[in-house]
Amino acid sequence: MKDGTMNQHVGQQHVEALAPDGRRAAPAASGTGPVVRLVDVKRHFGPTAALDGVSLTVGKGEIIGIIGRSGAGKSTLIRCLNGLERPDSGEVHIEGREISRLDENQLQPLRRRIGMIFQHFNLLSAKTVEENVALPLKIEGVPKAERLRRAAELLELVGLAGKAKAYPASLSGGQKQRVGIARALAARPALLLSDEATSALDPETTRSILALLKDINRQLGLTIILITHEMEVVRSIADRVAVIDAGRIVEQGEVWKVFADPQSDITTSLLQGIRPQLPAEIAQRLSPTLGSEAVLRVDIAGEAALGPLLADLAAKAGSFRFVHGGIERVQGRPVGTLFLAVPAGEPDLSQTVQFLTGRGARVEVLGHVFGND
Ligand SMILES: Nc1ncnc2c1ncn2[C@@H]1O[C@H](COP(=O)(O)OP(=O)(O)OP(=O)(O)O)[C@@H](O)[C@H]1O
Repeated sequence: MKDGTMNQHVGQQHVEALAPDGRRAAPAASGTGPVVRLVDVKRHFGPTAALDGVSLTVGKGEIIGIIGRSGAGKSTLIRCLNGLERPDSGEVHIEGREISRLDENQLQPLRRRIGMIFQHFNLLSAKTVEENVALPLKIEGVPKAERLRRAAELLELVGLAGKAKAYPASLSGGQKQRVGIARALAARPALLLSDEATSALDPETTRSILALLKDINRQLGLTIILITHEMEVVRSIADRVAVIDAGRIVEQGEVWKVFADPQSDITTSLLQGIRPQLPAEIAQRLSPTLGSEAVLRVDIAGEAALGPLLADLAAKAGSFRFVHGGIERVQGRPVGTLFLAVPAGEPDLSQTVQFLTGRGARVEVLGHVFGND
């Protein structure tokens, strides 16, 4: 994204285009309610409950990450959202309209309200970049000049203005995904579904694609559902996260809160790769009771993480060693995990735990070790 001016320009055109013209966009049944509302959605395949009572609401302009392991039910959820799968029971509302019992003809205009991007981009290799982007408009019957004008506008939005006549094979993975994003936006959807859209990309390209999605979300007020198995994706751009496991949403909430205080084992395990962990060489030497030092895990977030916590601890509660960890920002909020070693004897240990708890931290005594480290 080059600058805000260009995006504002596109944003204004978006608003104009959404003015009811009776042809281009399917009118929303409700302009003010949630974009997506799932109520107790169930979908079984034989004995497998792919979705086992999923309820979820996504507000306009929100970015929600839906995260889960392989087989958790993410694809089935996406397919229920775009009408490719019918739930056995429950309701799927898109912009206030219940879609789960609609026939194909009724679904067509509603599907235009949903753009999709995919892990492997799904571009047509025999068509140029601009033809790929304009394809949804061609299907809608939009005249050629108009769809090419729209494609040019979108390619500028995604930073690929010079690639209109190129073929997908000549593009990098990140560029292909930019084309995928431009194509997904062509019909001016209310909702963008991202199905593992960065899973095939390297970390740097992933960051640039996520930044683009966030920018588009801000500029166009677009609602985005990110299906992913990577917490890093959720951390980067989501406002809210829903963790799905065995067809159920086991936890959901603001991203920083879930990072700071995960409630389910599956969330804790999904966070393991990106939250500080006790170094393995110390973890291996931990004893439940024996050792000269107690090793503490200290989780702290929000207001509690601001201020000179460790300096105050040293001044008020006694000696300790900082073993590992740190404080990072998630959605602009401080979220930290610190591992400290304190003298195992009393009253040092109790005083330390008491002091940290009093400052709003969650403290767990992980075990004991001998000697330094
Ligand atoms: N058409 C189908 N027939 C039989 N079983 C299915 C079908 N679709 C999904 N399932 C099963 O439902 C469960 C959820 O599958 P789903 O594809 O929704 O998971 P997922 O979270 O998207 O997994 P992945 O990340 O591997 O794509 C799995 O146990 C899967 O085997």
